[in-house]
Amino acid sequence: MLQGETLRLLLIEDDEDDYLILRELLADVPNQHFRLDWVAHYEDGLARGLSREHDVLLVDYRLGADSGLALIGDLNARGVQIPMILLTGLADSELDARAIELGASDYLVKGEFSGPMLARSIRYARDRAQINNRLIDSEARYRLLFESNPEPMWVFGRDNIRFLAVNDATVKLLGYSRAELLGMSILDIRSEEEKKRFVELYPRLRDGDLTGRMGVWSYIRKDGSLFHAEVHAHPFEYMGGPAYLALALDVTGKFRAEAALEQKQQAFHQLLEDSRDALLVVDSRGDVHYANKSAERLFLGRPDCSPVALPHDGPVRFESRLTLADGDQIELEVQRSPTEWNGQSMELISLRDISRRKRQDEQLRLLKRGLEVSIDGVVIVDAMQPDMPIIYANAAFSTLTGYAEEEILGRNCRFLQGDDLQQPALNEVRSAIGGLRDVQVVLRNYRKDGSMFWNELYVAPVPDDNGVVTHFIGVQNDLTEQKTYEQELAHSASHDRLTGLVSRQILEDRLRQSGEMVQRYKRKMAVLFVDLDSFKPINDSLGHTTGDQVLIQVARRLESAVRPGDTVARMGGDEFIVLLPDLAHAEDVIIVVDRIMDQIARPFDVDGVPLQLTCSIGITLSGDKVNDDPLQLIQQADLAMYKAKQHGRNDYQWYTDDLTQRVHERLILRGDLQQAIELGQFELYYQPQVAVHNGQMCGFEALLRWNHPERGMISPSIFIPMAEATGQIIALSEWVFKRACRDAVMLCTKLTEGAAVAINVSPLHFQRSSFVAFIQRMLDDSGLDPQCLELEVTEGLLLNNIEDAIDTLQELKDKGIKIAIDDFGTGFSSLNYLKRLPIDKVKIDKAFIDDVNEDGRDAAIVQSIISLAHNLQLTVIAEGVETDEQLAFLAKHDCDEIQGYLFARPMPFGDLIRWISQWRQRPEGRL
Ligand SMILES: Nc1nc2c(ncn2[C@@H]2O[C@H](COP(=O)(O)O[C@H]3[C@@H](O)[C@H](n4cnc5c(=O)[nH]c(N)nc54)O[C@@H]3COP(=O)(O)O)[C@@H](O)[C@H]2O)c(=O)[nH]1
Repeated sequence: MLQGETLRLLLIEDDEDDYLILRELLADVPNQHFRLDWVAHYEDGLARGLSREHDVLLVDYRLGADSGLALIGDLNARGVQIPMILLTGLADSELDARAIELGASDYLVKGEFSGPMLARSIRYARDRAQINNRLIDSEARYRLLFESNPEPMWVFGRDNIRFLAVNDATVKLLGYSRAELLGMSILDIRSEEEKKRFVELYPRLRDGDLTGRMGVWSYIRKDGSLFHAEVHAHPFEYMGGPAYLALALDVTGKFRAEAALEQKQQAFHQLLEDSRDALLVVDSRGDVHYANKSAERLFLGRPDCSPVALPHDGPVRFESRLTLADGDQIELEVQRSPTEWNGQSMELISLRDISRRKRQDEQLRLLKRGLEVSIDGVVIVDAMQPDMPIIYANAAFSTLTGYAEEEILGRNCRFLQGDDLQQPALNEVRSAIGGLRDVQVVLRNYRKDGSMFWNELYVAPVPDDNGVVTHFIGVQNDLTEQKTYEQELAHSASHDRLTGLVSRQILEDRLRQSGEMVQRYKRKMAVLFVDLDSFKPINDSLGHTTGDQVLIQVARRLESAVRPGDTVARMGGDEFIVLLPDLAHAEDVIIVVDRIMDQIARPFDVDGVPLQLTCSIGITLSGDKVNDDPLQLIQQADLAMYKAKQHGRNDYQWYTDDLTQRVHERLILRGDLQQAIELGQFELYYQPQVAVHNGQMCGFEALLRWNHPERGMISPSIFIPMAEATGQIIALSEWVFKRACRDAVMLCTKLTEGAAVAINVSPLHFQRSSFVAFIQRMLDDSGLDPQCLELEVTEGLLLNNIEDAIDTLQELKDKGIKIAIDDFGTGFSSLNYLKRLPIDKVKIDKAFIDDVNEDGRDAAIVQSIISLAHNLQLTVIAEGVETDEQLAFLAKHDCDEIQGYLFARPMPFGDLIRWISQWRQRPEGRL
């Protein structure tokens, strides 16, 4: 009781005396103040008690009919916690106990207590009530704090670690009911690992050693899920026994966040460590606070070589060059970025070694340049994208195709083939691309302007480091020129260059094929040998260009005269073959022959010059028999053609078997000729030439003779053309010159002055560049005076290459050698050239002499030749003079010299010597 405090007392007593006594007793208590109110009845006591206006209630045991004990019980039951002291008349321990049980604070026996005793009991009751009330208040508050705490709290026995109390938050968190939890141990909500952890901690727990924060623990809910809580535990006494109060703060989210953060940090650290870039954390003074493995490697042996050496300001990204400890220089890409490191602002410097990339860039630059200037078209397609679009095309590709780069990129290469997609080479390309292989093909491609070109294409896959083909590269080449050239080559191999007609080789193939068809289908096949009459004079007189034009026109006319399945070929010169492979009847061939002769007979017009031609045709038929050798058919037709020529030209003749015989003979003869050269079966005959004005021998012509061991003497008109065609003429010609020069040395000096040996010159021999040297050697070897040598050349020989021929003749003439034009008048003698030719003599062909007395035209020609030659200061000789009439005509028209059977036939050298001596004995001046 506080100093000066007045306690308010209510006495519930039905006896007023007792009231007065009590009042007196209290009044006498020193230093203490009481205000005593009094009510006599139960109800009043109850009402005043419920009003709670008093500090202590003094309740008499007997309240009339009512009991003070009942009133105490009633007030207690109604929650009145005012201390109540029971006053009774008699000491009764049972009553005492009963009063305490019903809530009385004390029990006093009237008459046995003094004022101070009463005051002490009142004060004690009041204090105890206050303490109780405070305790009750406190307990209630703590219970409320425990029960309604939003954080999970539980109480567990220190010795048995079983749950003793759990709050709602714990029930909610763990998912177990309160009753379930109160039957469980705190180990039951832990994982095995956490149980072990707890067991390790337990000795300290059991000793009551632990208090405060226990760290973060993991718990398992009833549904098996895990949560993490930061646990605080405090030992205390609960229900009379040692216990711990645990408070669990759910940190699952935080724990996860922290774990994630830690994971992140670890990952980040790993990233830094594993980075191929060198990473450094540097403070503002340049001190390195962190260097990852790459940085350590980079600066190995040079710990001082920190980024101090690198600029700290300026651009955040730049390239730099660094010299390493071993002296090597590397190219670096440096990037600076601000960072926080251990709470300090620093800089993260990343150094990337770009030396390789730089080298690759350089390489790439060179390669790119190489591609740009390549003359081959190059495209690169992306194999990873649908339809493999072109992602690169060089300038050559644009030039090749005519497409600009922007028209190419993004397209599949097939646009180059247009509609021409059925090319076998395309399948090869597709198959190679599918099989990721190289391929080289030649394709028909089309430029932007639609023109076709032959594209030699090389395609190669481009794999990446893992071997995955990411691209294909195509290199293209325009082969058009080459192809055209090849086609031209193939065409020229199989076709005549001049006329475009098929070649002899193709003709032979067709002959063979047709031969088989003829036999199988019982048809007839004809081969025509067409030879132009008098073409040589056209060629010789109007030149080769005109001759070529004529041949081209003839070719077209022949083609127009036959059917599409027939073949026209050129054999060379003015000779053509017509193959009619499918004739129903042998007579049908005549229809074609007539058509051909009509076509050739039509006037030709070559550059405004009208020309008239005819042709001779030899015909051979193949019917039942198959000719193994197609050449045989050609030879048969050839023979028949000669027969047509002999029949006066402009004619056709059928081949007959006797012609075959002649072909056969010619072939044998060719072989014999070779042997004759080797065996020396030749002989040289000489025919004298006589001057008309005095009858003296003025020269002699060397004429070759072949004395065949079986066939006797063979005419040079047979074997000379053959030898000319085979080249055997060179050996023969050389032999003739050698022999004739040797004989002439012996004879010339014995003849009149100016007499010479006339030797026929082979065109083939004359065209040799060594011809002049050869003649010189003959003169040197024989010692023959050049004045005693006369060369007889034909007009054909001269016109082959007139300028060279003139030069050669001039060289010969400069040596003193005489030149005579043989067979003069048979060719288209060009007067223009005649005046330029360094010649001495013209020899009128026998053909004009034969009928010179009968045919006025021949006579006119002979007279004209003599007159022309004389005007050009040339000597004229007539050959083939056989009659006195011919001699008389020639003499009358001033022909200078005569050669012919009239005087002498060609004869061996010995006979000539004898003939000369006889000739000299004739009467003076007589011919
Ligand atoms: N390149 C060479 N050609 C030569 C050589 N030897 C001869 N030939 C040429 O062969 C052709 C034929 O010559 P051949 O049979 O000897 O005939 C010559 C004379 O025999 C013949 N002739 C002369 N007079 C008469 C005659 O009165 N009647 C007649 N029926 N024939 C006669 O004429 C030929 C002369 O020819 P040519 O050279 O034109 O003066 C012939 O073309 C020879 O050229 C040789 O060694 N090399």
